[in-house]
Amino acid sequence: MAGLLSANGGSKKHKVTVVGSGNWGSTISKIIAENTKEHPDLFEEDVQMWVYEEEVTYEDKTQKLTTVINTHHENIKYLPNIKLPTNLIANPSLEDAVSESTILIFNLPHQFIHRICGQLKGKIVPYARGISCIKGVNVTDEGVSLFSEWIGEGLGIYCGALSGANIASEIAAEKWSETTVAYDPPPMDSSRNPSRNPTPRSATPNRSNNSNNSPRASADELSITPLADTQHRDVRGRISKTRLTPVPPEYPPLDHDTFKTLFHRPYFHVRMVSDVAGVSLGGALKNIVALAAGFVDGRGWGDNAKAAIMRVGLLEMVKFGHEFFGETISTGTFTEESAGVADLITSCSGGRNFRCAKKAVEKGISVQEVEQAELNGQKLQGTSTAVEVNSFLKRRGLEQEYPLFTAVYNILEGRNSVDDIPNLVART
Ligand SMILES: NC(=O)C1=CN([C@@H]2O[C@H](COP(=O)(O)OP(=O)(O)OC[C@H]3O[C@@H](n4cnc5c(N)ncnc54)[C@H](O)[C@@H]3O)[C@@H](O)[C@H]2O)C=CC1
Ligand SMILES: O=C(CO)COP(=O)(O)O
Repeated sequence: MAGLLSANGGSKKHKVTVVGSGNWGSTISKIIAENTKEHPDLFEEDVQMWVYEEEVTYEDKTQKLTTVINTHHENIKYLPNIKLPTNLIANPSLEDAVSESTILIFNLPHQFIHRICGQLKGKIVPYARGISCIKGVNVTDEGVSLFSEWIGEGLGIYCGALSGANIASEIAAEKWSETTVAYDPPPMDSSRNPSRNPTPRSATPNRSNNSNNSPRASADELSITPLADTQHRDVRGRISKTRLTPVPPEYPPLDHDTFKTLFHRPYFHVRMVSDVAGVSLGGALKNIVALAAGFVDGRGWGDNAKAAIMRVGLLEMVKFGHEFFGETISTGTFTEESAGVADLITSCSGGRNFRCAKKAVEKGISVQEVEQAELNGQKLQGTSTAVEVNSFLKRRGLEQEYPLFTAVYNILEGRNSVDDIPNLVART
């Protein structure tokens, strides 16, 4: 593969920055830094990792977290006991960390991304491309959007997504897992070497008319008129308002081969797909289902109840995807990929949302109280996603169509109890 990539590459190398350094952020940074070292034809060896600076106690001294990471090559707060590669550089300055980077990996709890993207505007190179590892959705008055969409539109770049059955601590310890990377190269990038990419999903206009979230694609969009040089289709199949700047030819192409090389490790197997919406939604919605699995497990109902939660949860995830993202979503992403059913299973078995929900029921306290007491600064995504998805459904009068998502929200709010779940989801 290296020979082919060199032959297609240019004189410059991609600089990679990971925005975020939590449990998963540090793990993905480790993977990437291992790969940039092994592929000097494609990437600069040093990888920048932006760290939200804080003070930590190390060897009886109060020190900055970035200093500890850069000196001892360990993120002692969010990924303790894992050696990080020496070519991974912790940087407390967001602006400096992303300067001249052509590949931006977004990996932080979803509640912080708005502020961080605001700070990034105008600070990145216009031809950068992104991958979002964030598991959550963005809900506004206009509707629900994915962080890959939101980052792409906000920063004027194209952004794909990485998601899978990926409990960070296992991957950091180099135990085998799979993941799904969704990237639908914009035509101006894939035209550099079409044979290295699958048929783009964006070549097929979205003919769906069942989305009450996003406007239908216009007649113009549905026509097969070729896109202008700087245009691409968004994850819903519409012509994106964002005008992209092509990746300069001096750089190796940013396509499926390059992203696979960036993420694939012997212990972290990557499958590349083009369904950015399906991959992003799978990662976000399974967190609500994992809370429900924790609730019934905490109640002592055992594996049959948990399997029932996963069945109903998967159905609601697929229904949500088709209802609000139309035909651009592939059911197979949920049923066949790591980002779908596999992530659902692992999250309902050992994820933080599952564990905290379970303990909350066992102790008779709130999930937030368990999060505060047990996670040492790590953040649950399921609780806020349950609230956000509920507010989106409620505004459209659709709560009853998604009985499990609604039950989880109502249990978090104290309006339902775990004992209500069987009857609430009985129709599904
Ligand atoms: N941890 C895991 O096993 C996995 C997590 N994910 C997803 O990855 C994303 C990131 O999660 P983690 O890396 O696990 O984060 P985490 O749960 O470890 O969160 C802590 C991170 O948030 C940062 N932070 C705290 N306050 C902040 C502020 N005010 N502004 C900006 N950053 C602040 C901390 O510095 C730290 O880096 C989430 O969307 C999560 O769902 C995905 C797969 C696995
Ligand atoms: O996304 C995850 C596993 O794929 C991790 O889930 P938690 O955030 O619930 O730990």
